[in-house]
Amino acid sequence: MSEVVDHLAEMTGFRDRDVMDVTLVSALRDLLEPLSVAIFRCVGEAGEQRWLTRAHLSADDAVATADPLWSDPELLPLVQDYPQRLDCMHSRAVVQGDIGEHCLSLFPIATDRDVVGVLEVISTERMTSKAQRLVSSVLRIYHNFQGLLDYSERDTLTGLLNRKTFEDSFLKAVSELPARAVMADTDDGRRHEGRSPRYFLGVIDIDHFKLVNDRFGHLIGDEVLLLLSRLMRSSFRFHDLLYRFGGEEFVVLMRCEDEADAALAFERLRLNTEHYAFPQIGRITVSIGFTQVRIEDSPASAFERADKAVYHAKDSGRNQVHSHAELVSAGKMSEQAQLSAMELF
Ligand SMILES: Nc1nc2c(ncn2[C@@H]2O[C@H](COP(=O)(O)OP(=O)(O)OP(=O)(O)O)[C@@H](O)[C@H]2O)c(=O)[nH]1
Repeated sequence: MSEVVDHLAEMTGFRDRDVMDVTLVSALRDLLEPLSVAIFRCVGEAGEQRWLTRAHLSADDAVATADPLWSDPELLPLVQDYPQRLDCMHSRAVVQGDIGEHCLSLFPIATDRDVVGVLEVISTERMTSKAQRLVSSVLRIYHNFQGLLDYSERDTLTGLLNRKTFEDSFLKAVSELPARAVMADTDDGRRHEGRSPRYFLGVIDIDHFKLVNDRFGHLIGDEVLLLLSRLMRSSFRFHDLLYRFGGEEFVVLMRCEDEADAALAFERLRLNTEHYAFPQIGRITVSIGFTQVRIEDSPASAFERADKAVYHAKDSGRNQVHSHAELVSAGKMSEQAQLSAMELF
């Protein structure tokens, strides 16, 4: 009993989802001594959904493994390749099965909104009902704690991340940037910039939102914010970080290959918004500005560049996407001096 309590104390002692998932699988490995225990999350768009491994621990592993947060979705297994996991998610119930001569037990992992993944335990013998109850109880505590994290990290209206969490993720992204571009040789002997992570920060602002509130009222205005957040979820990749900064201003922190890829993603959101029929209101558009995150950036300096590009979009007729770098190279905008974090955040 005290062993269980110790594990629960450890699991809830962190305010970091990655660490919580690792401590959950470690706790269950110690308590149940299975062959392996893992958490899989279902990610991506309907029809293209995949399994992301959040934490996996085998009997002999010293440390848990996980897919990187920025995994390329196409390299992850398709959900239909693991039908028992899908059964567990759809039925929202424990599923028992076999894998070769081993026994499989799957438990649904839910948030307040949805079932988002499964906990998988592989063992030599079928799990007893006592062990099942133990796992279900630990998962309930895990679920409640995730709910508390959501409450402090997410915007209550849209469920997107809130502004408070932006700085941490931004600094984490900057810390992954190489000090200078990595150069690699190509087959034809030329030198080119090697594959290193690049992050882009986009600011999205609804056009004439004040008019929506004035004509239709704040409740309808709020519904527009909620629907736009859904369009954002379906327009970007599962691992892009989506924020509501308050009011009708949204921010995206995305990792992708180059500026052209980032521009395509933002353009996709602009088009999806333009073509969406918002109930009662009809058409709404957004203005978007974005910039590549630099190693010397503070959250405020990168935000300011993207925001200036939004202003340019607004001044040029709205319903447009602009890259700050392109505006500078076209002579339409000057590089700004770096701001201190105090000035904007
Ligand atoms: N419904 C709703 N409205 C909000 C919320 N937060 C801010 N607003 C409204 O958003 C509007 C923002 O208006 P402005 O900043 O003038 O911009 P705009 O009308 O979108 O015009 P442009 O940005 O220039 O295209 C104001 O009317 C705010 O009251 C919210 O949480 N819910």
